[in-house]
Amino acid sequence: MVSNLLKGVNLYLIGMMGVGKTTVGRLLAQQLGYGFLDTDDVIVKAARKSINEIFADEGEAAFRQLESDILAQVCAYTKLTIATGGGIVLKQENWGYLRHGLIVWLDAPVEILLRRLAEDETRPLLQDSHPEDKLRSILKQRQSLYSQADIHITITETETPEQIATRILKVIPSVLKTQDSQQQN
Ligand SMILES: Nc1ncnc2c1ncn2[C@@H]1O[C@H](COP(=O)(O)OP(=O)(O)OP(=O)(O)O)[C@@H](O)[C@H]1O
Ligand SMILES: O=C(O)C1=C[C@@H](O)[C@@H](O)[C@H](O)C1
Ligand SMILES: [Mg+2]
Repeated sequence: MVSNLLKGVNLYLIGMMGVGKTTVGRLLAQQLGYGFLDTDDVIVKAARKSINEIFADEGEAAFRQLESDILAQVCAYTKLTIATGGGIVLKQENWGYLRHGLIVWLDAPVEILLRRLAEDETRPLLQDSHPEDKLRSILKQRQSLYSQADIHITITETETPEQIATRILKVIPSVLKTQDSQQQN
């Protein structure tokens, strides 16, 4: 069983907004018998404001600080699947926290992200007159950061969240094996 191999190591899901980190993360947690946390949700609950309101009232930098504070606290716990906000990769200090666990990059073409987020007004960075251009420029800026993940999963249009979760669980053993052998060298 994958959960035996993981020995409580946390799973962190990273990737662009709309790719499915929250949706797939919840399923992974269920399948592993792990707890589930979403850094965006934790921030919204703690601040008692929506992400749009935090960005508008306090600015993106304040939001990013809250995100780092949460990540710092979360990595003290084990047996968690953590869906992160799309911009978690931007701060160098966050990588120190993410590296406590196994990092999974959920990747999808911009066309899929756009379709999923078309009606959604909860992502402040996408409240733009050219959301497609905005998504492309954000992805360009972050691609090399996301690619530092331990596992890279590129999803297709028709794949269900359950199928994506199953695919991630299948790859985990091979990644753990590589990490073990690196530690022995
Ligand atoms: N495999 C999938 N197939 C179809 N729709 C999906 C899939 N995964 C997620 N969705 C839908 O896409 C939207 C975005 O998903 P989700 O909120 O999980 O993304 P996210 O990566 O957590 O985004 P954010 O970074 O903004 O928090 C939701 O409406 C969700 O229901
Ligand atoms: O990609 C991003 O920068 C963001 C993604 C969301 O998860 C939220 O964290 C917020 O809307 C910012
Ligand atoms: Mg999310």
